[in-house]
Amino acid sequence: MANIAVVYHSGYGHTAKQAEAVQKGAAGIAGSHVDLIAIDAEGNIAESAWQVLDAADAIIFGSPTYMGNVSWQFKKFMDASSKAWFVQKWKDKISAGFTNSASLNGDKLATIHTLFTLSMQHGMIWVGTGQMPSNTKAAQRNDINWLGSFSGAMAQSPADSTPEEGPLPGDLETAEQFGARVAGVAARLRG
Ligand SMILES: Cc1cc2nc3c(=O)[nH]c(=O)nc-3n(C[C@H](O)[C@H](O)[C@H](O)COP(=O)(O)O)c2cc1C
Repeated sequence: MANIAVVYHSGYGHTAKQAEAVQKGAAGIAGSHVDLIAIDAEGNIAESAWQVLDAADAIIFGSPTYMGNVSWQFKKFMDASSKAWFVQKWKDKISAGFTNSASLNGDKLATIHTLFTLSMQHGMIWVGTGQMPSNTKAAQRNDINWLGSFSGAMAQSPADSTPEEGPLPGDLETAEQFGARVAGVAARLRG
């Protein structure tokens, strides 16, 4: 059985929907156990949640994109993870990342790069989306990977959308398939 942890911050509930979709996809892989860990408004997680992360085979990081990068709450979590870094507790775990923001681009890639760098600092093994982009003339907005990201899952929540309206349905489906991919890789590596 592969233990997957999805740890994320969401200021207003949109990225939480994406995180739930990632969890759903990962949980759909036979033998997966998935924990969803929300970083709170003060940038903290419970001590028991740190133990869940330490025990996980794969950690999937998620943050909204704020001012072209992770939220300050997620950065606080990153800095707090230095405790695990000192003893390389997360070394050789699978890692992956996702982000959600209002604009189509909105500098989401900078957020994914931050999540990737965090994962590299921990000596983890990064898994991208493995999803082909939907970018032909026939492409539809709710196609899988319409935002065209290979590095990590991306979603768009229009600026005036409630969490029920955004992220858009195709981006949630993209997140779900991404979660399944990461869990599948974790299961294969665990053997
Ligand atoms: C402080 C702040 C900064 C933001 N910066 C960006 C940005 O750089 N790019 C973007 O596309 N959207 C930006 N947004 C919009 C959010 O990414 C968007 O509303 C997102 O859905 C919020 O996710 P959440 O509900 O999980 O917090 C910003 C929102 C806030 C509050």
